[in-house]
Amino acid sequence: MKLLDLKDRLKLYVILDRRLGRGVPLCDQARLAIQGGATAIQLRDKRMQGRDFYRAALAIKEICKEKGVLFIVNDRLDVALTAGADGVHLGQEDLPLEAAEKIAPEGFIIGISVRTPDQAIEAERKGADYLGVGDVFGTSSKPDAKTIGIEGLKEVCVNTKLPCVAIGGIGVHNVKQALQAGAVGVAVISAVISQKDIAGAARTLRSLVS
Ligand SMILES: Cc1ncc(COP(=O)(O)OP(=O)(O)O)c(N)n1
Ligand SMILES: Cc1nc(C(=O)O)sc1CCOP(=O)(O)O
Ligand SMILES: [Mg+2]
Repeated sequence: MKLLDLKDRLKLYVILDRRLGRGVPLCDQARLAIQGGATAIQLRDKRMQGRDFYRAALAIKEICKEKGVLFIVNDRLDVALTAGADGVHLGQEDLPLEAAEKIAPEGFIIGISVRTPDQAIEAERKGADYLGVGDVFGTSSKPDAKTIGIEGLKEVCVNTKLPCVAIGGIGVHNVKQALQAGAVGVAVISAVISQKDIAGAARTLRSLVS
């Protein structure tokens, strides 16, 4: 995928979450987020058994494919590849990028989490396609996330040519700040998935990032 296309597809990146989703099934979370204008969906679940995670990935892939929305699987390259996802998202403690690249086919997207310019430079050198940069504003959705602030986001963005997606505590009140700091888009859980009206929340955020 060309960098320009990818940038557009990372504008509103919604991460599904069973725990924060107020009982709404993952597939419905995906459908509603897409209805509201999500440009990318990530399947992220730390507790699901591999088989269930794979089945969920297959189902969500179909929903995303039908609507032309990017579908990324968190952590699990095996599941991303076998379910036919567009890509995988890997953190600093996950499978190393160079290992993922050994088996990733041409065009398969690899996103890497970074919190410092050095990590961004390394990920770019090793061939990452985009960066997830955070925790920007402080989040309660991921207890071990370390906040870098808006200055931390800016520092990463100016030190890489890769598209940066801001993550962590992002909502309607600060999305513009994240874009002004250099992010091409925002990744959110609670600002969309925890809301009573998932589609409406996504629509509002999308109007702010477009
Ligand atoms: C878009 C995006 N950015 C960052 C992350 C965080 O990834 P990671 O650091 O591996 O942490 P977990 O999500 O696996 O807990 C992400 N998932 N997506
Ligand atoms: C999954 C994740 N990763 C983060 C990081 O900083 O790497 S913050 C985060 C959770 C983002 O959820 P919310 O939009 O509810 O703050
Ligand atoms: Mg991870």
